[in-house]
Amino acid sequence: MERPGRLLQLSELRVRNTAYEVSLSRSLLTWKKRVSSSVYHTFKPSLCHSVAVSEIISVREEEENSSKDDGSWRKIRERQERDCRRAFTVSYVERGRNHRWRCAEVSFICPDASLCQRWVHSILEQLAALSCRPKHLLVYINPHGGKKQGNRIYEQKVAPLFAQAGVTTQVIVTEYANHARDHLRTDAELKQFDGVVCVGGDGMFSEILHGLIWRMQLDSAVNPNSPEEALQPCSLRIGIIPAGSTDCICFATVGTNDPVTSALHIIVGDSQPMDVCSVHHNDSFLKYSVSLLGYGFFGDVLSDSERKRWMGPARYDLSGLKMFLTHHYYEGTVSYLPAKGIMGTPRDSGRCRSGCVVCEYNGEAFTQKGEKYKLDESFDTESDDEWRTVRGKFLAINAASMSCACPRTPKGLSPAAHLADGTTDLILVRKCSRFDFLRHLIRHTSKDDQFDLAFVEVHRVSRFRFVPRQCQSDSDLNLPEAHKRQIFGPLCRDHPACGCSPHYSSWNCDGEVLNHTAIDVRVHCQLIKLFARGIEEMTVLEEVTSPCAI
Ligand SMILES: CCCCCCCCCCCCC/C=C/[C@@H](O)[C@H](COP(=O)(O)O)NC(=O)CCCCC
Ligand SMILES: Nc1ncnc2c1ncn2[C@@H]1O[C@H](COP(=O)(O)OP(=O)(O)O)[C@@H](O)[C@H]1O
Ligand SMILES: [Ca+2]
Repeated sequence: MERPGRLLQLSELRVRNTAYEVSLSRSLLTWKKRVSSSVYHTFKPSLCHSVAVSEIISVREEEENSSKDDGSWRKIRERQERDCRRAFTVSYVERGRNHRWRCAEVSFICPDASLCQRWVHSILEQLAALSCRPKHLLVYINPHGGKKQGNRIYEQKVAPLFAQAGVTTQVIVTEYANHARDHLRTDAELKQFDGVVCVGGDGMFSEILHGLIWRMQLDSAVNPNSPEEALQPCSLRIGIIPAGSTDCICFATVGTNDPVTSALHIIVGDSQPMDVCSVHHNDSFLKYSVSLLGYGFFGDVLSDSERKRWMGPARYDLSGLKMFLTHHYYEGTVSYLPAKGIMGTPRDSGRCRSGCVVCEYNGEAFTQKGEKYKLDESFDTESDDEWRTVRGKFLAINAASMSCACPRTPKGLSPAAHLADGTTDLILVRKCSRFDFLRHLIRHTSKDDQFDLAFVEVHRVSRFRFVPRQCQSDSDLNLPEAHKRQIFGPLCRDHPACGCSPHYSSWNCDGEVLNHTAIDVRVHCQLIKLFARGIEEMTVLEEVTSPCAI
């Protein structure tokens, strides 16, 4: 816990009917119960509370609460005394279970009004000095995401907190798919905002991501269609209020899918850098991805579930079961460039957590590489012998640029993946029996290692490509055309007229279906920032929450 430093205020104030010694430094607001000194320093740490100034939401001056006045002399005298006193209330972040944050309050009663005003003024001054906090936000709400609760969640749980913290907003409720993306690309006057907030699921986040990255590249004269371009990082942070079906990006960066927790991370101005994969097909841009790029099982689950949108989040369970039973595998060639000179492997026991040293180390290494790239153009041109190739039949090809933790798999698809290390974990699940695939899937929900199976391999990579096997020329087609060939063309050679695996799956790109199967994927280290701080370690939680150590 941070040392208090020079005191800006120190007074004896009351919390309810108890006297406390209250102090304010640049980093901490502390209140300690007044008890006899012999007892005070030895035990009862619960008598001392402390809140980081960076986690104070607001402070307001108010009349001291009082019981009803019955007109008696004693009550009149009490009221006269009370008129001279004033209270101020501090709202701050309180940590609950499972990474949840709540807004707690404490009211301090001051002996006179001028002391109260000095306290309020000092705290406001410290809050104003926190330059990372957003003042004006652009908010997009998808009213149709998840259980269609986006509007209600924002109005009831988020807007009151923003108002309390003095954060002003421009709110746009989207009217059609890609409304937010297109507004950000061309119309939004971004200079006036300190961040963009999306209320919805991973698909809605994807819209904001695409709008912001595209706008940034155009403003900086970078060609987003070239897979070789070093993209310009986005300056505006993105906040996610979870109101979708999976909400994996929120869960993996905050540790929980809770709108109040996310709103508080936005208010305190957290910042979490994040890698972004660009996905190209034949040198033309398709999409960006920050979480899962999945071909085979997860691609099929997504395409099937799109037809069941009316079911809400339960569509994934039904499509998941259906695709598990269907047991399709797909043939193709995966080539990848192993990430070099980095810390960490996909089989590490360590996890990406708040203030992750792996992300810091690798992020710096990539920044230096970026600078070198400018000086020496040959630095980034990968020679052919660095590429590795795997051909085969796959049930699933997954690239997890972060853990992809979500309520379905709290440890994630790749539990040791990092949010901001410039790499993605390429997971290849080869054709195996249904029983073995079930073992692999179930391990996502238990302590067992889902990679410790003979038919699964995982590589930490900075770039990869996939080409489906069937008729190489098909891979140049877009999916609808390829599907047509599949339906009307001859059935595959290896499996004559048995109704077995189709030639093509589709890619699930952060919950959006890609319409090409042959893709070229490159990781861009720390291209965007979220209003988040990564998942906090439990030990940090214990230290930061009051009571404080004396
Ligand atoms: C028998 C036990 C099986 C347990 C399987 C556990 C594996 C689940 C992995 C889930 C990974 C999720 C990665 C995130 C994907 C989302 O981006 C995407 C869209 O989300 P949203 O826009 O909020 O709807 N969700 C999915 O693709 C759903 C995958 C569900 C798979 C069953
Ligand atoms: N007003 C709207 N009407 C219809 N679709 C929308 C609207 N706004 C956003 N979308 C689209 O809805 C899809 C799903 O949104 P998302 O918020 O991710 O919910 P879910 O998690 O349930 O999939 C996204 O592809 C997004 O582009
Ligand atoms: Ca990563």
